[in-house]
Amino acid sequence: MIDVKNVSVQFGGVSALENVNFGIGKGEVVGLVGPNGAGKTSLLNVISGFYKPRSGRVYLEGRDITDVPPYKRAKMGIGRTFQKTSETFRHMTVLENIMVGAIASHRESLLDYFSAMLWLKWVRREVEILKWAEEVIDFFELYAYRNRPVGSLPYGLQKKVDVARAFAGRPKVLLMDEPMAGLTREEREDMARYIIEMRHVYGVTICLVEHDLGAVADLSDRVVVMAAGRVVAEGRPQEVLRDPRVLELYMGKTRAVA
Ligand SMILES: Nc1ncnc2c1ncn2[C@@H]1O[C@H](COP(=O)(O)OP(=O)(O)OP(=O)(O)O)[C@@H](O)[C@H]1O
Repeated sequence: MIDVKNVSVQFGGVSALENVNFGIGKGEVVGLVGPNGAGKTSLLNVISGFYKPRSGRVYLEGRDITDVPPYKRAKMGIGRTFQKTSETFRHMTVLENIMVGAIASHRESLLDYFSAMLWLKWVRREVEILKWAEEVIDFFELYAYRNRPVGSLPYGLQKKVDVARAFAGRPKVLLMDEPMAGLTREEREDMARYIIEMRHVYGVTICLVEHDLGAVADLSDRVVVMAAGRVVAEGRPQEVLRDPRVLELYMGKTRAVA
């Protein structure tokens, strides 16, 4: 689904990514872990198009997308959730946020959507988008909050709306940047269930950046470990996350994941 070949990204003197090779197979859940500043978010930004690599190429289903802008990559099927909930439209309602996500997946641009010549076509599309948005709201159990502005909701629900907005774009591959950070135990369990269902019910390929190693071990088929802008280990979760070198590296943890 995704191939990153020999990618390097630099900010001034800082090397965020150094000759990184990384791939996500169709239908896989890949856990991407590593200490703070390892380059995980930068790698997601290179895949979604927010960062342009200094060198190297990015491929989606074999097609070179290195020079494709982020909004086109979103339409091509690359979805993205964010570490900070401020990326959602806080003044807009839950339903409106999810509709924005749903509209983004349509082949037409937002401008075309509003200026469509054929009224009937416009109405049909509107109904289709609304129906899908309601299905997404049901899936994420957000019905009770659908007309509330996102900014007025507790943090855990804002995180959920961010994931729902990205999922509404019908991504082939969803890049999730710390979806469980700051959530309560119950909210984390819910998020884990959504990840499993997005994959098994809707067939979404997932890249999961997460500091919760237990969740990564439970949810991922394969784990990739980064440190200082490089991929340093890769393999099945139970093997990689028990490797003492990885535990030492990853936030200085010395205890293996149960
Ligand atoms: N836009 C930017 N401008 C300057 N430096 C950046 C930028 N984005 C990333 N970096 C630097 O690149 C390095 C990798 O950062 P990145 O956010 O990708 O790491 P991370 O593994 O996602 O860390 P965390 O777990 O803390 O989110 C860091 O040194 C960071 O300061």
